[in-house]
Amino acid sequence: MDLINSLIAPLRNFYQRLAIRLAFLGRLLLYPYVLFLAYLQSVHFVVYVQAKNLELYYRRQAQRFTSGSRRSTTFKDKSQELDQWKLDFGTSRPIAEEVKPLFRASVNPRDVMLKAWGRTDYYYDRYVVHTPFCIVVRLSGERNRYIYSPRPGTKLPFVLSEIAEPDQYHFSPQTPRSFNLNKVDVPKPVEKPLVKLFEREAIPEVVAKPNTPTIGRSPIVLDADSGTKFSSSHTPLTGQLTVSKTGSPRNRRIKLVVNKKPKAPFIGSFYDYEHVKHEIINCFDRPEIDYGSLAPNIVRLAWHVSATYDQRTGTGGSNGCTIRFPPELTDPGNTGLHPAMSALNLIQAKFPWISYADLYTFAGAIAIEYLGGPKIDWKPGRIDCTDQSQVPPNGRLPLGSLGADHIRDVFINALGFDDRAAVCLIGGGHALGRTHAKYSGWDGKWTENPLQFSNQFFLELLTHEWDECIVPETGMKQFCYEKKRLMMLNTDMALLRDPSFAKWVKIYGEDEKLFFDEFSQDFAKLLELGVDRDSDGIARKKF
Ligand code: HEM
Repeated sequence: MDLINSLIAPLRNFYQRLAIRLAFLGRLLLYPYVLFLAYLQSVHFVVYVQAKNLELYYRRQAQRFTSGSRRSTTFKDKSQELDQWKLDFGTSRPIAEEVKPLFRASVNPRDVMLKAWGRTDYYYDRYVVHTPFCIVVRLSGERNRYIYSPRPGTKLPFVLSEIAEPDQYHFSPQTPRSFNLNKVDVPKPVEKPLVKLFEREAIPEVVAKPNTPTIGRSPIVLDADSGTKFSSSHTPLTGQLTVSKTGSPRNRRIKLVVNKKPKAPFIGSFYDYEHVKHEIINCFDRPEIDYGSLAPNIVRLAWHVSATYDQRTGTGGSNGCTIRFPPELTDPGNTGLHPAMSALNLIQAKFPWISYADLYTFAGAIAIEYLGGPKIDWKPGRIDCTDQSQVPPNGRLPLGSLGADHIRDVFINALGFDDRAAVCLIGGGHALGRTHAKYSGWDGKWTENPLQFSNQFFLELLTHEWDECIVPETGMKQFCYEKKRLMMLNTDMALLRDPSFAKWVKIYGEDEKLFFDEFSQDFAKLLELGVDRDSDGIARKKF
């Protein structure tokens, strides 16, 4: 045994010495790993960016789109203060380029490394800068000096005292944010009263050549795609020029202080609305929809958006556009409005500066005109509510199966119209489009040409014998004139049965011009229900 041990011992000693000598190799492998772990656990710089920058960015995007300008927006923020740490992340970079890759999933190891090393994560109200510098901070014993904490009141890395409560700037691009004109940061009044803004004559005509946008001081730019003219957000700069009187003429200083552009609520000019109008008209033609046009459905949407008004409580109406929220949308009276809503929602996504309330009512006014009706004097300025707390109770919309008393209850007691206006509005609306068994349970059209606004509804009502009939699919009762395959609701027939209503049915049947004039005023008034305007024309109802 001793012999064996004495033979093995030198060998064992040799291997032990070798192992001790080579141990540094293992450590060499270990060091980068330990460093990497230290980096991963290192503290982050958290810089709260004024979320207003992001908001401004979205607004500028909208403005850029509508004004046709292709200037890139730059992103300036508090990261300038990183300069004191001699770190250069750049302080003025195009934000879109910056943000896009950060939200993309890493697809390869290189991407992963790039993201892990010195990356910047953007959140809606802040961004977090992960830097190798953190290790240095940590190793130099200054750990926990800059601690990431989203809690308000925690000491932040840099002096960002003007942001008292980071949460107050929370901004979520997922939920469409209404442009809330009653916010304190929106000064009033706007430059011009809206009424003035819409006077076409007031805007100077500038002839611009196709594809060469007018630049410089012109208030008009040309959209290269559509050839439409829009107003640019042109505001002359104001400021102060001071020339110091001291020193030799060579060294004299000239100082130009340019006043910042005054903040003004973003509301489209006449030409911006012309652009929206253009898009609305483009969405009307739909071969898959009844009679190939969405326009009647849009007229009905504009009417339903406004018809929830109740003058006794001052609630409901077009301001706020509560129809977007499920409690109102699922009101049985609102079935079948989704084609109009989805088409208009796409337009709203293109022009985020316009409120849904304005868009839906504007589209209704345009549809009437487009279908051959009178011009409707529509005014912008409605604001959207941001949640469903303002949704009026269901059941305010009229029911087609009831009679004259019900019509008066809705049109006179709630909406504030009179007998004449009720007849005028119902007859004008029901000259267009049709009822659908799959939506309301009634079936058929009121007039022979449902894409032509006219006084035809009154003529049909007056000249035919209307028989009661049943819709086979739904068992619903309606009135039919089989020869022309026309229909009437019970409420429509009530206009003939009630003497006070019937008087106006006859007058409008005989005088189409009078009907057009009065419909134009009544429909404009309908779209204004629930809209309390200030002297500058903007609705400032508190939501
Ligand atoms: C007593 C008042 C009213 C009642 C009971 C009533 C009822 C109805 C009903 C049941 C439909 C069919 C919905 C469907 O199945 O798709 C309809 C369609 C329509 N209504 Fe009325 N309505 C009234 C007043 C008005 C007013 C004042 C207007 C506009 C000024 C209007 C415009 C329209 C239009 C344009 C359609 C056709 C929609 C389409 O083709 O998709 N209605 N209405």
